[in-house]
Amino acid sequence: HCVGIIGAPFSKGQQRDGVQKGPDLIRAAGLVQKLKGQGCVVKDYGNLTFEEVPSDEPIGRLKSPRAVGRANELLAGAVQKVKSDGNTCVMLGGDHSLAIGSIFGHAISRHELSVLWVDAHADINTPLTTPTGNIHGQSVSYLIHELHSKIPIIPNFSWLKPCVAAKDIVYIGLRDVDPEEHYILKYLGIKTFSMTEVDRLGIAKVMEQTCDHMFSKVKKPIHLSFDIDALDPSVSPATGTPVAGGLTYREGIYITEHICQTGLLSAVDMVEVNPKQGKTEDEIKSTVNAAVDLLLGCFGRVREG
Ligand SMILES: N[C@](CCCC[B-](O)(O)O)(CCN1CCC(O)CC1)C(=O)O
Ligand SMILES: [Mn+2]
Ligand SMILES: [Mn+2]
Ligand SMILES: [Mn+2]
Repeated sequence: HCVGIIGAPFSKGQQRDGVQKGPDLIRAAGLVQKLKGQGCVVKDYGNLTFEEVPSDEPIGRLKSPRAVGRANELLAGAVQKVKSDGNTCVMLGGDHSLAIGSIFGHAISRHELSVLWVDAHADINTPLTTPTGNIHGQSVSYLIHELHSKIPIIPNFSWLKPCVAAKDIVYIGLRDVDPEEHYILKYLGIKTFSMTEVDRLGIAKVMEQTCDHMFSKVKKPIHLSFDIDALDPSVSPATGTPVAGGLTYREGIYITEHICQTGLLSAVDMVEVNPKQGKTEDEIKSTVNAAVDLLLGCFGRVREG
């Protein structure tokens, strides 16, 4: 596996300080060395630098819209570069608003994508339905063709065009979906495996049906967008919006092992690790180590040895 790593120390898609420390914490836990240790060729492209955006007043309910737009424009260009260098892209967040730039940049270089969104949340609120104004809860709505008419013109977002079809998105891990998001998911017929389905089917069947859905027409490169809050807070407590009843460590690893063996993984986001949300050092370590192990699973580590 040839891997290109981008650090995106960005936090303005939500309100909790600390998530910008994610990239360096994940690196400090040995991600690069461990990937090399399992035979990967790794290029670390370093951290993006996000300049202060002055007077970034809310627009309607949207918080920090200009900073989020600019950060994602930069990220999109960086992801494109990693892809043009022939690497599988690893984007280390930072909050989940960064998926906007990550997926857009990936789509520029790979056109048709399948997106696997592993998350406790659907992140598909529109600027009009968002209950918080936090753009990390809206990322998917900015990316899909079917909601294009629901996204207003926002300063610093003029570079963005929808680039994913609703049929090409699959969710795993949902357990905290706002009513308006639920309506959107149903209305668009988006494939979802909530924690109910994970319990009912078991993760192996969930992955089988996820792949059946993604490969039902043509096989496309896969963009895995992994929000660490998909895991149960007993595993990954150091995150901004923890929700009880999440994926076990083993289920998370199974997802990444399974996606790896498709041979189609083209980019992965690992977001929402926030050390300031951990009560103890151990909570932070558990969260960061889970993030690292999930990424190792994406790139060939298997538990059988
Ligand atoms: N859906 C939420 C959470 C988004 C989480 C984003 B992430 O990247 O972490 O997936 C709002 C969640 N909801 C707000 C009202 C509360 O009572 C319950 C939680 C939103 O802010 O849109
Ligand atoms: Mn978040
Ligand atoms: Mn989430
Ligand atoms: Mn998310």
